[in-house]
Amino acid sequence: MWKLKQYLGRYKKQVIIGPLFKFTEAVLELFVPLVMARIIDIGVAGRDLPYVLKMGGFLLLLGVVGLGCALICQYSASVASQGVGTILRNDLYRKINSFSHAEIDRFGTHSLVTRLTNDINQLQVAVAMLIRLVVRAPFLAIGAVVMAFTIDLKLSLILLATLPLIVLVLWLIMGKSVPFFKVMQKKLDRISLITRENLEGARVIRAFSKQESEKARFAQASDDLADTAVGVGRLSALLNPLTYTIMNIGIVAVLWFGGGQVSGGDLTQGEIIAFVNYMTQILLALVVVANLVVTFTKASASAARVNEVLETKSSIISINQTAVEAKTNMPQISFQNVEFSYQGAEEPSLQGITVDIERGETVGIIGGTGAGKSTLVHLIPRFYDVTEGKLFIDGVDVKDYPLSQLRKKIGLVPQKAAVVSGTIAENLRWGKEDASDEELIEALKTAQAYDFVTALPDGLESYIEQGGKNVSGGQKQRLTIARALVGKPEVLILDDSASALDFATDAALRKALRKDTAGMTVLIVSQRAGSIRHADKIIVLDDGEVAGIGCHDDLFDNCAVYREICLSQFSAEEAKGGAFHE
Ligand SMILES: Nc1ncnc2c1ncn2[C@@H]1O[C@H](COP(=O)(O)OP(=O)(O)OP(=O)(O)O)[C@@H](O)[C@H]1O
Repeated sequence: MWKLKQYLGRYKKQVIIGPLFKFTEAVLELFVPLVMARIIDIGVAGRDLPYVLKMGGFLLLLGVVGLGCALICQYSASVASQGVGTILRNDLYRKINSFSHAEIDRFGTHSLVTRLTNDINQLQVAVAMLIRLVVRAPFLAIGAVVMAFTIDLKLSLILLATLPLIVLVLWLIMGKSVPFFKVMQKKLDRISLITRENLEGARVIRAFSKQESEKARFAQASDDLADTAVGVGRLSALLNPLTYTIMNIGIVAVLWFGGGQVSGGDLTQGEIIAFVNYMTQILLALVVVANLVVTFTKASASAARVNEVLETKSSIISINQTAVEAKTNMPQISFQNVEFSYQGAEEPSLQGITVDIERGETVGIIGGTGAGKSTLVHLIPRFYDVTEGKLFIDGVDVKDYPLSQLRKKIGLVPQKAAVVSGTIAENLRWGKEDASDEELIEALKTAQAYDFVTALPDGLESYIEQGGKNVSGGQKQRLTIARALVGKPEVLILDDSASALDFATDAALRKALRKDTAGMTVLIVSQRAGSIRHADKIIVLDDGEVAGIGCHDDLFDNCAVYREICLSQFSAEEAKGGAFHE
């Protein structure tokens, strides 16, 4: 947890001022029982109204000054805790953004979201508690013990007998419940995962009529969390009755023995009341200390989870910060005996990949599901690094490029079309910040999206809802293709990104791409043989290996895997004669 103290260091002033004022408030609080005792012993006993009023006024003053101190402390605690939370959240967000897909896969998006929200909230609470209570509670507990001792040593023996019992109860209950708090955070992660899956897959769940089983899955996870929380709650519920019972027995003993001393004239009534007040202050302070232990235990689990993310280095880093010179006489993309395995996977997803792609070529990548098509194209912008072998872009190893230079060359349209909430123009300008409206329109036309965008009442300024809820799957795909085109990349990769388009639109898109992207290297990943049939080169993948490279006619005659794919989609005559949907 203390690895995060550098964040607290930025709020040194608040971390010093806050506890200092809280300490002053606690000192004033310790005087209250003594003043009360004097009011009773002198003012009430002697029927001295002016004295009662004077001391009452003094109590009021103590209260007002105490309140002022508490407010200053509260303000410092809020500034520091909110500040630390904000900086930490921003740093964590920045860090997550620097991660390659490998790290995101490792943590899981649901866990990253919980760390960014719930865990940072826990740390904020801990910072506020640190400033408000870490000095005050122990000081009040110890101070009240000392004050009680100054009133009467014999009565303090009762206090000495009750205190260890209270501490024992606190220790036992906390010792049993604290481990459960860590378990609860893990269970919360699971709820977050299920909620996310449910909300993102709401349509699929309905389509498969899986609402009931999904409800049951959620209910089970939430019951599981509730069971643990109730178990902890039961334990914690014992805390107050047990500690108050012990303390009340102590108070009864104090009144019993103290009463005798009052009769004997050794103690005054006011002193007995002050003594009982101090006992109550001690109890309350100890309960606060116990709660602090809980808060800090939760926070230390959260701190470990936040730290884990902050300390994780992205496996993809730019070694070189200065732009490297492309070698235009080399193939644009060259895979040289590339092998790739996902973290923790037993088998490589790609192996022995050796292929050259020339500048301006249109290349189709085809293969059964899970053949490794997406994995192959994800290596090009360095979403993942090759495990073995080399990958060159323009004759330079991808690892030697500054990431920004490499990714500027590439426009990747992912399989799952993703748009952000905002206008269509804003979404498209992700490809190029300063693109003019004309450039956006040009890209929309090539992507076959111009007609539907202009049919919208606000055209380019039409608002896209979160996740693109208000556009169809095919419209979303066309917008993401247009977005990639706006940046005029040297290499355009369409990762099965026309799968939601009807055959006619798909054919029109390919035709427009051929016409409008002259000089651009285009990689089309598809399961449809018709979509890649006219590519200059087709790469056939089978179970992570290259099963064939060539043009359609060669592959149809010589590559069994390709032939099988074609024949599963068309008759032999159609496939051979090229009567695919265009
Ligand atoms: N993030 C990941 N972590 C672990 N394994 C993965 C990951 N992504 C893909 N794989 C595995 O790698 C293999 C290749 O997957 P890939 O997505 O590249 O196939 P694909 O040919 O694009 O399939 P599809 O056409 O169904 O999209 C599969 O066995 C898959 O299970």
